[in-house]
Order: sequence, then structure tokens, then C-alpha cells
Amino acid sequence: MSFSSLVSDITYRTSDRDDLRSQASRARSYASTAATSVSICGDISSQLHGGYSHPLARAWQAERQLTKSMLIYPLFISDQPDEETLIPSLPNQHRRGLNRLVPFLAPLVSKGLKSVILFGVPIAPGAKDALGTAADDPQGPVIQSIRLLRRAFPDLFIVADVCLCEYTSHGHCGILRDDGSLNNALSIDRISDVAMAYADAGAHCVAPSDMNDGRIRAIKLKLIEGGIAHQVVLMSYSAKFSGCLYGPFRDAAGSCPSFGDRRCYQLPPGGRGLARRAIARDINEGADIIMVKPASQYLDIISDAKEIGKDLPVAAYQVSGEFAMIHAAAKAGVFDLKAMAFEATEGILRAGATIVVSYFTPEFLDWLSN
Ligand SMILES: NCc1[nH]cc(CCC(=O)O)c1CC(=O)O
Ligand SMILES: [Zn+2]
Ligand SMILES: [Zn+2]
Repeated sequence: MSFSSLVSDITYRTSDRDDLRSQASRARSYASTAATSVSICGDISSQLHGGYSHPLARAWQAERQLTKSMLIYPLFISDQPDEETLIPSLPNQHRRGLNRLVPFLAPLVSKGLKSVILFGVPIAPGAKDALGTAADDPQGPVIQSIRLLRRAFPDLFIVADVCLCEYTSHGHCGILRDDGSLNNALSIDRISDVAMAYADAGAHCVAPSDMNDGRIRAIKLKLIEGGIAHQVVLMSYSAKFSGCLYGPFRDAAGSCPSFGDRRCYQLPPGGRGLARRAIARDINEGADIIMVKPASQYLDIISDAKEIGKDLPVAAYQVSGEFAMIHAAAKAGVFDLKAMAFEATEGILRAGATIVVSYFTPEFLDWLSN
């Protein structure tokens, strides 16, 4: 608003012009004594602007700032070695076969990519069965890509997502009973075998996203038994909520359940207390890192995770639906993509996360100088 329109606005709202004139003269005399009256009335705490007047002083307001080492980039790895398919609902993201991985990642690694999380996508007909056998197939996409990436990029930190839904014929995150519900005991036994196979192949970190009860303990025990617990990070998707933000991921991974939904194992969106219990439970069972997912819609849960797990790093997964939503809104002219990517991520860090799984990682490597 210009000064003249401000004045006319005041004039419009103030019917008595004399009254306006006397207000103005009172304001002038206030201004001339303001410098002394501030110290007299002790109202110094009202002066905030000076503290963030400079760009660096603004940066200092954040408890933590986004750095490249906080980012983990999700990769969808197809069992078709030469595949490179754009995923329509997940802007700029591809499903890639083994032969496409190194050429794609090399420039990102040289820009400072520190970590990836791997999701296997079996495409071959008949690759899926009731037990998710393909998950830990030694010739399958996850185990093969772990070996390949360890060799090609010795400094890249490899996280393997551990779940069965990409590999089961029914698309659920475990082994089912006849009535279609999860058989928890069989599921955690199977999930822990898969985690062990990934760790054995060289994954630095295994991240179970299945939400079966007791899987953290089962995996930790198996890693101990296998003699590799000391060199594997166990990152638990502890507070993983059900909802509508995983759609593009399920398109990418082909992991949509063939019947029902995941509401009997992923958390209900209103379940803050349940999330706190799941976080505390997973810490007790031996998790090294706690993850909250999705991120922006669950900032209170990230902050709870930081409080409950004050001695553990907290990760947040900015999921496919959050990413697609930001892209769609930017495309519609609602805001600038880069500005929103930063604002959303800063919110996630402010809530307490120091690790962010993000599809924006390649862009951030360009946008961040550190
Ligand atoms: N257990 C599978 C899994 N692991 C990560 C995601 C979601 C990631 C995303 O949406 O970006 C999902 C989807 C789901 O639970 O249906
Ligand atoms: Zn799953
Ligand atoms: Zn998963």
C-alpha cells in the first residue's frame, strides 16, 4: 500500500479532520520523545527486527540448517536391467534398472550426494508371490544394486528399505493369514531375514517400513546372531501413518494392495499417542534412528520423536504425495518450487529432524552450497 493511499484510507475512516490533525501532532511529539521513553518504560524486549536485519542473522535464527549430509534420496530399482521409466505421478522420478544406476548417480555423487534409500521393483511376470520371495533374491534388484553401488561409490551411504509389499502378490507388508490379516510372527521372521540379507550384501543401514509389531527386536537379534550388528544402522519407520500421501510411490513401486488397505498396521492419522508409544517401543527394541512419515503433515510427531528419542537421530520422510503436491501447486502458479521446497524442509528440521528422505535431493544438491 502506498503512503498516499494509506493517508486517504485514514482520511476516509476518520470523519473529523481536526481530530486527525491533533492525532498527527501527538504522533510527532511521541516520536521526538520515543528514544528516551523506551529506556524509561523498559520496553526493549519489543524490539525484534534488529536481530534478523541481516541475511546471516536470519540464518542464525534456525537451530539447524539444511546440509547435503542430511539428505537421503529414494531410488526405485527395477528388475529389468535397462529400464528407465518416468513415473507420471512422481515428477522427474524414474524407475531404473541396474545398468542405469551408475551413470545416473555419478554426477549426483560428485555434487555431494551422501546417501540413497533403495526400493526394489520386480516387474517380471510371476516375480511376486505370497511370501515376497523376490525381496531377498540374491539376483534381485536390491541385493544386486547394493553390491554395485558399494563398488562404484565407496563413500555413498546405502540404506535398504525393508518391506514385503513390493514383492508380495497381494501387495501387503507381510505374510497373511487365511482371513487376510497379517500373521505377525511369520512376518517379522521373514522381514528380519530380508533385512539380514541386505545387510549381508553390504547395506550400511536397513530401514523396515512394514509396521509389523516386534520387527525391530527381530531384526536386531538376527543382526547380532549374524555377527554384523556392530556395523549396521537400524532405522525404524516407527511412526508411519496410513493415509492418502503414498499414491505416487505405489505407482512407482507397483505396491498397491490388491484388496483392503494398510489401516490395521500403519498408524491412524489422529493417533499421536499411538505414535509416541510406537517410537518408545522401537527405541527399546534397539532402533538406532527413528523415522516419522509422512513429514509435513506430522510435524508434531517429529517433535515428539525428538523429545522421546532425545539421544537418537530423528529422520523424516517427505513422501511421494507431499512431493507431488508441491510440484502441482508450483505448476499452478501458487508458489515458486524452490522456495516451497526449502520452506517445507526447514519446517521439518525445525520440528526436530536432522535426516530428511526427499525426492528433492538432486535439486537441493544444486541449491545448497555446503
Ligand atoms: N512399505 C512400503 C513403503 N515404503 C515407503 C513408502 C512410501 C514412500 C512414499 O510415498 O514416498 C511405502 C508405501 C506404503 O507404505 O504404501
Ligand atoms: Zn510395505
Ligand atoms: Zn517399504
